[in-house]
Amino acid sequence: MAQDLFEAARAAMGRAYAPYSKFPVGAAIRADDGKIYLGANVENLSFPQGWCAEPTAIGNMVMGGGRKIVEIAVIAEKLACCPPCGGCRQKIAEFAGPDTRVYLCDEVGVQKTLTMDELLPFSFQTDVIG
Ligand SMILES: O=c1ccn([C@H]2C[C@H](O)[C@@H](CO)O2)c(=O)[nH]1
Ligand SMILES: [Zn+2]
Repeated sequence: MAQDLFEAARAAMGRAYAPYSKFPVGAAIRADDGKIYLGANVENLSFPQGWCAEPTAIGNMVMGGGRKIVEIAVIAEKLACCPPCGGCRQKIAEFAGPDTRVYLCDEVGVQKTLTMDELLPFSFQTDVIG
């Protein structure tokens, strides 16, 4: 059910630390352990040191014991639909499969649903590392 994930992402957005961009973003991951993990963007006075909502949620997932993203919802206060940035797409892909669902939300609900393969086609993959 995407509705609970949307509501979790909206709540996470409320905890964003975005005093510089004033662009709060929230993310919520449903992981393979059935739990929901939250994230928000965390900015810094030294601007490049801030980070996006998605890696906050990924870090919380990993530390909470989740290892796979089943679905993820992203919401930004000031955008009807906030597609994850390029770096975040790669970070999500690390823990996703091609069919992982990505929900782009506004304050009312899910506005667009994509698969990971649609969000990051022709992604970096190799079997010579690891
Ligand atoms: O995928 C994205 C793109 C941007 N932001 C944040 C970073 C910054 O704090 C603010 C403006 O770029 O939005 C995210 O959280 N996720
Ligand atoms: Zn990002």
